[in-house]
Amino acid sequence: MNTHVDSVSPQAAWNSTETETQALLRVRGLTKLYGPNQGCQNVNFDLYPGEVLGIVGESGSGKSTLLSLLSGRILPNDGELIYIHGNGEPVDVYDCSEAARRQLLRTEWGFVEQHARDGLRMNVSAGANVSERLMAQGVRHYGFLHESAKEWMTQVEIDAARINDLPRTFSGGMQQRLQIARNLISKPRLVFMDEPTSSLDVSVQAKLLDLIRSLVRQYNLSIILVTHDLAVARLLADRLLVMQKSRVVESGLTDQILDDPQHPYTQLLVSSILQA
Ligand SMILES: Nc1ncnc2c1ncn2[C@@H]1O[C@H](COP(=O)(O)OP(=O)(O)OP(=O)(O)O)[C@@H](O)[C@H]1O
Repeated sequence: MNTHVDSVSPQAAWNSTETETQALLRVRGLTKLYGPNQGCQNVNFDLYPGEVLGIVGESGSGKSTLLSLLSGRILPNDGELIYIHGNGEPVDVYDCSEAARRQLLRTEWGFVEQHARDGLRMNVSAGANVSERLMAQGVRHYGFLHESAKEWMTQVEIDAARINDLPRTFSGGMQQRLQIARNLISKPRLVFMDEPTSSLDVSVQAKLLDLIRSLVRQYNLSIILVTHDLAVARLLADRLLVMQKSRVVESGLTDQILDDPQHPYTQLLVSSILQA
């Protein structure tokens, strides 16, 4: 049976178990409210290495607010977010400096925006876009930056000969792939994705979803993905959080939730897709 969440107290949930110590991210009692039931409240979960977690729910349910909280872009009213750094040390994301959070987003984490224009620098070349995170990490060797950018463009199936072209000369699907290359070049362990395929045609979406799936496997990436599209969730996510009116009303394995939804809201969500 799926898990109905929301009732785990931060302290109880925090008590360490063997599996919890292996989590990459620990989220306890996370709350940010803009008004009654607007935002997200009392969200609890652990994310494990190589796991893809989908956040689904109707418009306004709080998905983007939760993603912004998890990526440290906004601060909560309450709750705790612990990230286990690549060096093995736990980082209390809301207790560290803004500079430290920005550093996490540039190195250990990635963020793929819904609209490529928000995640790319449109006035610099594709190659400069892709290699920027390496430069931010102090890599200065031009030949290495150039070769790495070409390798990553190839990896996301963009012709490396277009390394000097501006992103705005690329199609929507290519821009999203470029955004993915720009994020993955620094080998992040955790990537946030906000509706990464929703701005694309269906056929282009399918190709991008395939690419994301293969990159997740190849690099053992952990992903937190916001999507309103249950088909995308089914394809990419191992587990789901279903949000309604700022709360997680159901969570569990994707197939279980989509094939046997327990909460009335999830049942409605799933049946509306089947009827569409
Ligand atoms: N910066 C803000 N200031 C005030 N209210 C906000 C802010 N951000 C979000 N909200 C409110 O919080 C609620 C949740 O918004 P959020 O964008 O997180 O939902 P969502 O599930 O991502 O919706 P969508 O699928 O339409 O993007 C909404 O009622 C929204 O108006």
